[in-house]
Amino acid sequence: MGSQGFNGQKNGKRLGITDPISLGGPSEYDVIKTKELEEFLAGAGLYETHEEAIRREEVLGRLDQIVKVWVKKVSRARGLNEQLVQEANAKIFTFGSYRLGVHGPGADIDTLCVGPRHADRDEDFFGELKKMLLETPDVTELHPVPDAHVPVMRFKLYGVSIDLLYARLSLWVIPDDLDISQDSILQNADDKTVRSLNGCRVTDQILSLVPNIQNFRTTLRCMRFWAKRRGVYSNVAGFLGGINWALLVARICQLYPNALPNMLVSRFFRVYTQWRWPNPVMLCAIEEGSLGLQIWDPRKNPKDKFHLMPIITPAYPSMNSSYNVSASTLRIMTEEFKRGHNVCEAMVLNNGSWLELFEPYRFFEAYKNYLQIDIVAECDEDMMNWKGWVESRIRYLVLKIERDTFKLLQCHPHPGDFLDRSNPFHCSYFLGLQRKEGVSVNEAKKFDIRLTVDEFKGNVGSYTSWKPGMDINVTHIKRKDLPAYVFPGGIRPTRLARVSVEERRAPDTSVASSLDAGTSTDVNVVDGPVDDSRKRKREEDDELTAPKLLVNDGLPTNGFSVGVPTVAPEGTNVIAPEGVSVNDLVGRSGAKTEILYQNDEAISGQLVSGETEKLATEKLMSGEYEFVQQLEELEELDGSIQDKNLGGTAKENDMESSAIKEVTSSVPISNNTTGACSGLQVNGSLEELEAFELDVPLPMATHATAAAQRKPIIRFNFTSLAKATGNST
Ligand SMILES: Nc1ncnc2c1ncn2[C@@H]1O[C@H](COP(=O)(O)OP(=O)(O)OP(=O)(O)O)[C@@H](O)[C@H]1O
Ligand SMILES: [Mg+2]
Repeated sequence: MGSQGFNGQKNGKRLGITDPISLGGPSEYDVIKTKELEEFLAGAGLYETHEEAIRREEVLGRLDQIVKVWVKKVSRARGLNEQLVQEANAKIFTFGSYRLGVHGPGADIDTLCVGPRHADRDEDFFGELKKMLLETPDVTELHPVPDAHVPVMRFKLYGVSIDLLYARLSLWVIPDDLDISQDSILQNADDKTVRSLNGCRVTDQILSLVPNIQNFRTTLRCMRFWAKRRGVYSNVAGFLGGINWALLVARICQLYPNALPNMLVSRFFRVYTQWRWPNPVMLCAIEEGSLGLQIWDPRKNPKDKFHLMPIITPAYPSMNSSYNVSASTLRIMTEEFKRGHNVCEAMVLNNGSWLELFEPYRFFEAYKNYLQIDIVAECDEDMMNWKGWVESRIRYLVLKIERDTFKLLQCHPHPGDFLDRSNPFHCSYFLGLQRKEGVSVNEAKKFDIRLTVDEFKGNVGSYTSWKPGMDINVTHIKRKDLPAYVFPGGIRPTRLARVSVEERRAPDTSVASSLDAGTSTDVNVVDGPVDDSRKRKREEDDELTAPKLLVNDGLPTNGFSVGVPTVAPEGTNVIAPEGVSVNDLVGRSGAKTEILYQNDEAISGQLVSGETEKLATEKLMSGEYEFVQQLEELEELDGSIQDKNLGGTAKENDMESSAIKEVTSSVPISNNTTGACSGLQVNGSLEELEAFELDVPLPMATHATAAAQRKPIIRFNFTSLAKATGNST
């Protein structure tokens, strides 16, 4: 094996919560491929020029001057004596991609202004500083967002985009060499300050927890570029954003401390293809801290149980940075990890290339059916606000559609919007729709998501800053009817159904391969007849869920031993007949089960595997949870995948494989936890999830209330757009 340059420790401390998977150094192949990768990234225009880098430094220097003048002005206005005014200080820190050193040309700079106790957020930062920025001629496009979870002032300084946060410390004087990595900095800080400090503290921690910063940077640049090309870079759409990709890459760097970027990229795909979510990815143990701030802990905090792909920030108070990920976006990302893994494996056999790895995902060729969400407003400012709000709600539409179709209809949100070239105040978001593998066309034809869409529009319509002219429309369209403005240059390609390289490579697993030939999924989202008869609905429900495992209609209600196998085959759907509880059925079958509830009553379940999952069943039976979801176990890579990059012996390869298995399977949560995350995810309802995010307090009897309020799963009612958005009143 190559050099053993790094033993997994930095300053005598072990990096990471486990030992590295491999201490192996680079082979000649890795050196060549890494050089090739660096050239590829440079060729793709990912690095800024020297002049641009200098300009950014000048911009930051100017910003620092501005806040220093500001803090003196504020101190004087507060009546501080002249000596204190002269000593008054504020300081600019950077974080995000700029601080990590992975930003591209034109990227924004995430900055934090740290000020003293007498410079407050509302009056001084969003008041006086805003006024000063408005009066600075080099500042343009100033857009303060004081009410955000993390309040921010957005603007351009000399044309460079700046996000400026504010942290008000309890100090009278901010020293120029202030160290914000100490936890004591959080003492007596308000919540917004704690959240605002978090970005900087996290970025600094990441840099201190990776074994080799240069290799980390190149690998992260590569993964960020890859994620953007494959359409999985977007926090708001439910994929991953800058911080998440940074944490995922940093963990791989810890696991392979002596590897070069080529190998780190290949191991990134290998490890995350096998990762058993919702085991969390963490760079260090979660510290309980002494300040009593809430930290991520799904055993204690109900809302943390919703997280499907936890990626935990390393600075106190540790949080999950990827709470937006849903079952659908996790599925899509997992498919993409598999595709990446396949391309990297093929590259070793000289059968693939970097170009192929970064091939853009062809979203508008991948599906036959789409949902188009049109947004209109009357001016730029309204458009920006309205669009931002709707965009942040789209992931709920995805969750609701999957809920209301028993997850038989799958949704793929496209990150970002498309501007209608003919109307600057009209843009569209798109969701790709496909029926789940194995669902027949006839079953799919039953999908009726009119009320799901209606519910979504109703929620979007609750926007507190709604203004006349802000409107939304949701339509189901076929691929051939996509508007021309979604295509590059606004020109519709002549032949859409081109099969791309990766589809040929992995026809069965790629998301893109789900193009179905000749058949279509009819999704009804337009006005239709109203029929809420319970009986008819039950029949409809039954028809769209398949294959059925059952149980004669005439079965006695007191037992299920007749006709129900002890362990049902994987993927079997279970539907209880009238008067019969699926709980009983599941209890009997002793299987991991996904259950859908309707008006407090279990109506359908899907057996995920034949094993008994005691906890899930217990929780379910005790009625503590009304929606239990068990992630399907991620497919394990079979033994045929060998560690070719290391050029190691079969024994070494086996050792790496089993080390990966160990690392991906069970993650201890905190220092003083002997147990581990079980891999079992017990979720709450969608209503609760939305309430949590909107910070709406839930009533005590949350579970029962949420279930009771839930409307039937397939509904036939349809209210008009005007009503949903509040226009009609
Ligand atoms: N969901 C989150 N959880 C925790 N911290 C976050 C989250 N989103 C953003 N941050 C903090 O804000 C910083 C800046 O976020 P931003 O979305 O600008 O990402 P970035 O890494 O700068 O990438 P980009 O180049 O896309 O701007 C992150 O590095 C992180 O510290
Ligand atoms: Mg940024």
